[in-house]
Amino acid sequence: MEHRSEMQATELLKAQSHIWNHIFNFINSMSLKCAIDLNIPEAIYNYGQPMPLSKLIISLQIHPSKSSFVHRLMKILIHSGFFATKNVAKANNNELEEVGYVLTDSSMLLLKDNPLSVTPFLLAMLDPVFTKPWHQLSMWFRNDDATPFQTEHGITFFEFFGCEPKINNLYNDAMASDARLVCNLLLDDMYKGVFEGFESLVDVGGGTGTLAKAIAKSFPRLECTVFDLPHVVAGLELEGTENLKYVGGNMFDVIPPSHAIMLKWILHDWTDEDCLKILRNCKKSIINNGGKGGKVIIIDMLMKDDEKNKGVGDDESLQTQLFFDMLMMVLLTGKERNEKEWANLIFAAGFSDYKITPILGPRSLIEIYP
Ligand SMILES: C[S@@+](CC[C@H](N)C(=O)[O-])C[C@H]1O[C@@H](n2cnc3c(N)ncnc32)[C@H](O)[C@@H]1O
Ligand SMILES: O=c1cc(-c2ccc(O)cc2)oc2c(O)c(O)ccc12
Repeated sequence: MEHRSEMQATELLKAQSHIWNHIFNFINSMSLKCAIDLNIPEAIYNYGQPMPLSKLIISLQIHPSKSSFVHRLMKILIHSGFFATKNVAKANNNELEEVGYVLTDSSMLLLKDNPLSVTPFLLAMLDPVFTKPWHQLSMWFRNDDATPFQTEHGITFFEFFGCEPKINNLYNDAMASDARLVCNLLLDDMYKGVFEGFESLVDVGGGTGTLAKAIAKSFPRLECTVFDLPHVVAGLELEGTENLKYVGGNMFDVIPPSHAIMLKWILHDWTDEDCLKILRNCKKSIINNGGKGGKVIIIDMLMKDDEKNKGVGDDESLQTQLFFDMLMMVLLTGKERNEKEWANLIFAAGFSDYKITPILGPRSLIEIYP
């Protein structure tokens, strides 16, 4: 092992800075949470033009003794890409300019009224219910609990939601916002073909039905079913329409028969053994589409291959995938899979072929055929 004598001063300082950066990574999340709690994105959005610091302080109702600290918070949030500054002409004197804050694409996606808002996820993930299991990670490596979440809370992730309606609603709202974003891209003319030629579709683990509702609206002749745990769909029956219904049940028992089956953000929650049970149940439930054969439509991450990952530590999308892989390990029993792992699962479950279309950022559309 190399010690100080062999390490160049520059390498030593670089290593120290690298460690500091990782120790303090949580400051990025917590500063962002503070901005959300204070409603900074809304204040800047509602101002309608670059917002000077003085106006931001008034709008946020900051205590006078804390006014001078707001720009420190804004400095780190500008550095992490959530806000930017722009010069603005002063109202009374066009000659002079002052600086005002503006939103970026990322903070637009944090506005609470944006139907695609990621804020519910941020609030859920930084709630102690979700952060405490991370403190159990090393303990979990040495015990026989299924997940650090269980080490902390004593029950599984989905059982927890059944007992905690408030967290259940926060989580379902967060999932619905992601489903809205995915609908936006998937129901574009370019990809609509994915749903064409079928009489029925069941969205397994479809949550409160955001995706199925949008598909049912775009394809009025397609019979759509949202299938999820009974406590998730309880009371939603009334939201059904002529071609949309809600069914409560357990995908490990039986899945309602259908020509097409949707699995969005389901399989990454589960072990290979559980995924095989789900996929085999899908295969049993697929109605032979008048000889044309049905299909399962999976929306999930496709991990970049380990070999290709070498030396690309600064690739943000790879880091996002690695974060999700850890999230699945800490909260659930699942993982993110590369193409080889997907292919192994698909063929082991008895499907004959698959097609991957990488259209959703770090996630892909994976169509699999019986
Ligand atoms: C990660 S969420 C995905 C929700 C939705 N598909 C989406 O992407 O917005 C997983 C969903 O699976 C549901 N789920 C978990 N266990 C299930 C089971 N045994 N049977 C049916 N649904 C289940 C959860 O209630 C939750 O709605
Ligand atoms: O518990 C989660 C959280 C997420 C999540 C968090 C933050 C985001 O910006 C997006 C998503 O996603 C999950 C998920 O996909 C899943 O299958 C189970 C749990 C969670």
